[in-house]
Amino acid sequence: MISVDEHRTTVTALLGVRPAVELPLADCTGLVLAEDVRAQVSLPPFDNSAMDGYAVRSVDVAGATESGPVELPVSEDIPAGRTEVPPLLPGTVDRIMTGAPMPPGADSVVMVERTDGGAENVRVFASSTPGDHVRRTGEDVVSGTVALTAGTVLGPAQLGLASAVGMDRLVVHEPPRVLVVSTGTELVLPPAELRHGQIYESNSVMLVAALRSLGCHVESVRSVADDVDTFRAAIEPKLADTDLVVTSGGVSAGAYEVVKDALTGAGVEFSKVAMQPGGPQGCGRWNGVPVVTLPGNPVSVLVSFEAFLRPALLASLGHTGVDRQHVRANLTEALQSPKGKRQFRRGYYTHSDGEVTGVVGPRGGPGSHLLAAFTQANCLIVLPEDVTDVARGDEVDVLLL
Ligand SMILES: Nc1nc2c(c(=O)[nH]1)N[C@H]1C(S)=C(S)[C@@H](COP(=O)(O)OP(=O)(O)OC[C@H]3O[C@@H](n4cnc5c(N)ncnc54)[C@H](O)[C@@H]3O)O[C@H]1N2
Ligand code: MOO
Repeated sequence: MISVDEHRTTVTALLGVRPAVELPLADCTGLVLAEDVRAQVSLPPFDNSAMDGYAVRSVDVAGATESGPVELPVSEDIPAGRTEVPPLLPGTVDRIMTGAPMPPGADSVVMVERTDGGAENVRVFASSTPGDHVRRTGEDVVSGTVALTAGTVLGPAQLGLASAVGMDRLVVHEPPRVLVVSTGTELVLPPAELRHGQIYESNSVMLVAALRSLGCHVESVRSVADDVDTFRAAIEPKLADTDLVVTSGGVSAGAYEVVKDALTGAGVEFSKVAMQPGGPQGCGRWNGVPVVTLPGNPVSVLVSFEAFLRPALLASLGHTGVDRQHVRANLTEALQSPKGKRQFRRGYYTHSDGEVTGVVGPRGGPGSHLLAAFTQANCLIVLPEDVTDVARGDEVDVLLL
């Protein structure tokens, strides 16, 4: 029997770190930068107005008030996007829009609301101080500096900034092409009718969703019969275009363990991991391609994903934070756990403002077929290997999903 941590280390090493690849921005969502991004322009690239109004020399509107406005001629109209802007003539103003370049010589902007909005002459009801409503060149980012560092996770703000500083492609850790394979002669795809003894396939659906949420490219083979030749024939031709194979089912102690039978001696090792659910696990290389074999029970699949695949894939994609958030919580009811195994129970965690420790209640029993209960959970309750009984009110470790 190997420990959860040992197997996690083995799977993480197997997956390694994905190579760097240049991708269009639109394909980078959720991926991690493999190189620093240097700004090709400053942000803002030029001094510009933060308001719709009038670009002025503050000395020209000194003392202007509601009751004592200053009236000035309007020299230029400067909408956003105007590229040639002449210097502001002394004793005049320019009408200017938000984002438009400041005319040389103007030192501030008076909002249109503080004027009568005139197009040829304008009455200004407020004075200004130099810098009012002006956004300075490089206030956000200076051209040539590092705008985003290697290791940054590319969410909406990061991708927006990359485009704003002139990038259309980024160097990221390449997402793997993952082949998900569900094995089991009993598996049928909806909406086909079930016969007694058959079940609808669900593991590949969960794995595809979980893998895609990390940014992986995923294909699935949803129902491979428990026959070694059928399994090999279905998967082997796809290996050349695959970076990782994830299987479910066929790895325990029965007479028809197709994954175990096909891959034992072919580079994949099968072991028992000291956990519940998710005990029977395997990993290795098949024709050079990393393979992770998960047990068939649906809850075991998702728990195994959380315990092994998620952290290993996040690390391979360049993420530094690979762990779910851990919190402590008091149990709402007593639980039992098998001696020597780390138990992952599905739970629902709540937390009130100002409290350090939250409250957690189990959802469903320990059975690894209880998928409906998982849908009501927002966390996994983790009971360590040396714990067999926890009482109501005891503090436990919780992984927030
Ligand atoms: N004698 C023993 N029997 C079992 C052991 C053991 O140690 N000794 N371990 C049990 C544990 S724990 C688990 S977990 C399972 C794992 O078995 P397999 O990986 O071989 O999985 P299967 O037998 O193929 O399937 C288990 C269960 O899950 C259902 N299943 C499988 N694939 C899917 C799918 N794609 N979608 C929905 N449901 C699926 C399958 O019908 C079975 O009910 O072994 C225990 N037995
Ligand atoms: O290890 Mo099995 O995954 O408990 O059901």
